[in-house]
Amino acid sequence: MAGESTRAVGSRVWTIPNVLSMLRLALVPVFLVLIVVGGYVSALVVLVVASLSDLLDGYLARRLGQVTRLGQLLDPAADRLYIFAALVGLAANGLVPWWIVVVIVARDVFLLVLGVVLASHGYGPLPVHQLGKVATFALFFGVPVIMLGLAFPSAQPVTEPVGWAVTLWGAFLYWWAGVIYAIETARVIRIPRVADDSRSDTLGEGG
Ligand SMILES: O=P(O)(O)OC[C@H](O)CO
Repeated sequence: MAGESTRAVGSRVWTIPNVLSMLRLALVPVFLVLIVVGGYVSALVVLVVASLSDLLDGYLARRLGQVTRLGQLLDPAADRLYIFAALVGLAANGLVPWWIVVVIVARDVFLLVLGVVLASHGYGPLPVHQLGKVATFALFFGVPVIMLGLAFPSAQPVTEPVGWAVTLWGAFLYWWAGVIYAIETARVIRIPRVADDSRSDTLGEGG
């Protein structure tokens, strides 16, 4: 729903799309528990339902003119939480290494810090970069493909290499987008180039 930032955005809370987003968020703990207990087929069903509700609430928000600020926050938050939950659940079962969970969560903590820096200078969040969208999409595709192999072991020869390749590529792009956000944050708040300025001052005085 990032592209909606240019549309008229409302401040209502209890709209149909927002209720759908809240229900999607409420399903995150169910999704996590299902993974932890090894119910990968059921977890994938929850994920498919959540993804369909994501498409539906985006459509309804546009169709009913119910694009809201809350919706713009809830949607990406839900996407992130499903990715975190899948990775945490799989790591808890020893099926993915914990470092990949740390890499993904650390990137979002990094973005949170950038958000605080921007807010402290009076700026709102940066617009979503295309690379961030591609990275989230890759993670949202790669991690469920790994789960697909766990749900249907006969598919593993295909799902394991494909799922891992896409997940690792997604994690790389996720951080690459993070670096772009950091550069953009520095540009926005116009960090003074202290080293260069003081150097030219010193040279000036010396000459
Ligand atoms: O969608 P992401 O993960 O690239 O994050 C976007 C940032 O929150 C933009 O402010």
